Amino acid sequence: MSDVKRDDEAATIPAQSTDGGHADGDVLLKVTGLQKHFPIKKGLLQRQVGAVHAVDGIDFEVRAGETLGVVGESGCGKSTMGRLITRLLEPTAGKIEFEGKDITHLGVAGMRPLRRDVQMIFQDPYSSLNPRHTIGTIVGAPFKLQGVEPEGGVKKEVQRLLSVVGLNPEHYNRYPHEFSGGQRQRIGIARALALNPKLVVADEPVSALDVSIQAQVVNLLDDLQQELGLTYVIIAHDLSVVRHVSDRIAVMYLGKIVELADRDLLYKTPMHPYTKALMSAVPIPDPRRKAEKSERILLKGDVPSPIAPPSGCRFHTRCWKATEICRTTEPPLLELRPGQRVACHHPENFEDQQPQDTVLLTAAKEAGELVPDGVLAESAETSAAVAAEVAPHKPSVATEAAPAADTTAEPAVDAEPVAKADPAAAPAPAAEPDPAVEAEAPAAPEAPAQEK
Ligand SMILES: Nc1ncnc2c1ncn2[C@@H]1O[C@H](COP(=O)(O)OP(=O)(O)OP(=O)(O)O)[C@@H](O)[C@H]1O
Repeated sequence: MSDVKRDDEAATIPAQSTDGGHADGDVLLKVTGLQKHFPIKKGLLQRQVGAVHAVDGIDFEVRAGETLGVVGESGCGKSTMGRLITRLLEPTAGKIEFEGKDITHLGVAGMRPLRRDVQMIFQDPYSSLNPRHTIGTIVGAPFKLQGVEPEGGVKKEVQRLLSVVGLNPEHYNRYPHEFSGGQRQRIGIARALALNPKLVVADEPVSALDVSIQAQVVNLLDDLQQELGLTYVIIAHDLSVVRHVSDRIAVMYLGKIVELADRDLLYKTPMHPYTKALMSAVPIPDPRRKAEKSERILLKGDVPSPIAPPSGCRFHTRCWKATEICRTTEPPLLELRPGQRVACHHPENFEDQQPQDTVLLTAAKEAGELVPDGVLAESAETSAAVAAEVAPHKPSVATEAAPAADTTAEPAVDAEPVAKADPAAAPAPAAEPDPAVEAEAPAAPEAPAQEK
């Protein structure tokens, strides 16, 4: 259905390329091992003394017709990722494929046709519109830049676009300052739609807007997607903005994707502790349901510096489940459940991936103090339940895991055995202990010696 509409649109803009039509679900964009390191230079000779690891090896796909939400705290590399996939920035490493074509290092000329197909909507509708240009000039600029003459002329097409985004076409000659924030963002959207793009990357499209206006703009994006068959990557710093419009959500932390899952799976059973923490911060608007999930997980400290990211799992310095392996070994992004990929040794709502590694790091113990008891108990319970469910199918884990902990575990630099008994931990099967369960159980005698 969306393709039919796209063809109609192409008829309006004859110079629009008509090749490369997509069925919903086809992979439109594929990103592999994408990296962007910004060099840090010092001194007269401007020698490179380090690098900001803004995006540090990410893999994902965007399918035609879907909305991929990208969330994470400020500074985790979301905007850099958005600018890389729209090729506004040159990647340090990795590969970007659009419609199966490698566009990673295309030059200006090579990118020209792609500029029509991939558009970006920016965060700040105040600074992204030139105050000296009329709305007509701003929205019509892409036609000029691409040398496209729409059927009926630029003015007519711009007026059509203004009405598509809910603005009065008669305001063609007005200037940006005559519009409110929400209206300016609509102007930015009209400009992005001018060349009938296939992929729209929206970087925090509503975060500069009044809360009452945010929903209107999000709904507009949603409606336009239905009508025009657009594919979106929507970047936001919290889950509430992307919740209703995304089909899948990627959660980023310090330049990495830590979880990538279908929206419903992510909300029902988040697997990465960071996702769980982000979700606990999303307000629940229904007062009748408020009691259900009022336990907010506070994260310990700030996001570490992307100049020297922590070793192993980057979240280990703030995670209440972190054990020695989290400090030393980076967990790969694995599809643990169909439609849900996670990079975690000790995932929530799933069988522990490293059950032999049970000694919590000191940092984890401190982080655990900020996590409500109810959340810890729930975490122990669900992980134990999943472990019990899968245990009969995986007997080898039980027999191999236990000795491994005894013989191979080096005394952790900052590891300490944990105590504090909790009834929720009791039913956990010994074969596959969850670190959270262990955290609440008396310390195992084989636990490595604690280093002070
Ligand atoms: N041009 C640049 N030069 C050097 N460092 C940069 C540059 N652009 C971004 N960074 C750094 O890269 C890291 C990621 O920045 P980015 O803007 O992509 O994060 P973000 O998740 O979008 O955050 P925000 O929501 O605050 O925009 C940050 O530490 C930032 O300071």
